[in-house]
Amino acid sequence: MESLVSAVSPDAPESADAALIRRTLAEIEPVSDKVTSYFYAMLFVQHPDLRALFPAAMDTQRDRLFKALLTAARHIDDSDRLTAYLSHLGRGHRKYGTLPDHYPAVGESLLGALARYATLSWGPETEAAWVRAYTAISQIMIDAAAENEAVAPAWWQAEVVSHELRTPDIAVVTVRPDQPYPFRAGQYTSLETPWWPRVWRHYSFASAPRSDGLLSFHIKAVPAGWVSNVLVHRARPGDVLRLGGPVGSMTVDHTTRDGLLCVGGGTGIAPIKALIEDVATHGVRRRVEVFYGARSDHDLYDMDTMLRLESSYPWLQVRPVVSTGPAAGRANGVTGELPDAVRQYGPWQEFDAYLSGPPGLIRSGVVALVGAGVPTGRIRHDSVDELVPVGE
Ligand SMILES: NC(=O)C1=CN([C@@H]2O[C@H](COP(=O)(O)OP(=O)(O)OC[C@H]3O[C@@H](n4cnc5c(N)ncnc54)[C@H](O)[C@@H]3O)[C@@H](O)[C@H]2O)C=CC1
Repeated sequence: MESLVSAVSPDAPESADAALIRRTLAEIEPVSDKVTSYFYAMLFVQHPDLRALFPAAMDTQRDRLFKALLTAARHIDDSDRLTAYLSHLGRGHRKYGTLPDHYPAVGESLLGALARYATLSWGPETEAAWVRAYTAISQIMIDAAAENEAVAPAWWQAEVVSHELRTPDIAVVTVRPDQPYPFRAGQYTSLETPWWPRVWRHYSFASAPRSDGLLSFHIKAVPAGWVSNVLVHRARPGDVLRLGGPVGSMTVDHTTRDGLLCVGGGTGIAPIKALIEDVATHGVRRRVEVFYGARSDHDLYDMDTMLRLESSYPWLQVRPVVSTGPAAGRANGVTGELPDAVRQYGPWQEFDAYLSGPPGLIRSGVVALVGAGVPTGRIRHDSVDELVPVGE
């Protein structure tokens, strides 16, 4: 995972720069909205050419860049985790058209906004600490982008080749990328539609890599979700989307034969299906236990596929779990909440666990699995931070 949560060990001694940075962060925290607005206002007034790199309406992801910079600065002492996080961020910025020349402008606005609002802690020493931190942050991002440029395009164009409405608000969209798109089952990508330029959302691949090179996504139109609504209700074969590179570490460890416990809620079943296909192509028999959750039987939009996979593979067991009503009329269907059902069918100590679905499910799923004896190191899921806009 590329998240920086719990990056710093509480015992590590803090550097002088980190202490100064922490004071600034504490001071701006209560007024973070104002600092964010000031940062973007300064950036766009002084560098109007950079405005075109951001979406027309900034409200949904207005503070993502600024937040990422502050997050990185907060963890300036933890160089390994910081490098992993910032390299991911630097590579991810290629699809926005970010160039090395843009970084000084962002740094200037960051320092300007901090100086304006952190009046108590600001001074030459603090400023110097921030300059050093930002220089390190931007250099890691620039280097990672340059390295990635040698091996992958900044983005892929991908033509919609099929669009299947499974429920009134869930579609399975299949695209053909314009160049080979290497990825691993369980990963996700960012996707931009022609209707909302520069608005990118994350979606997991719904299949393992296929011989025809096509990629599928399960999209649910969520209220006020700009990208998800056009993908479900407007996109048609022939439309061309843009994709960023593949990311995520929710992939199968093929060095073991341990079983896989897969928990997928709603459209979170998409990467789980990819993981099952991955295990199948590897040809090693491993137990795969899937809990597929939805609010009601009607919402189990991919149950037919799951049943088909289950009847093809003797090592696979799929249990539908619905919050209300009977579960797909099946003997092993469960009515209740997904984390409770998983707990009920344990123990799971010998399994690698995979969680995919709404952020609330990931959080309660981790608690349930740890409670059921699964070591945290064996639980994989995508970064909850990145999931927030996934459904939009
Ligand atoms: N890689 C990943 O983790 C992926 C995540 N997603 C995310 O999955 C979500 C799918 O949305 P919907 O289909 O509308 O799901 P949903 O809201 O219908 O919920 C699906 C299942 O999760 C359970 N659930 C929801 N919130 C929960 C909570 N707080 N605690 C415990 N269980 C909870 C529900 O009871 C249901 O069984 C979206 O937020 C999307 O971003 C989608 C694809 C991949």
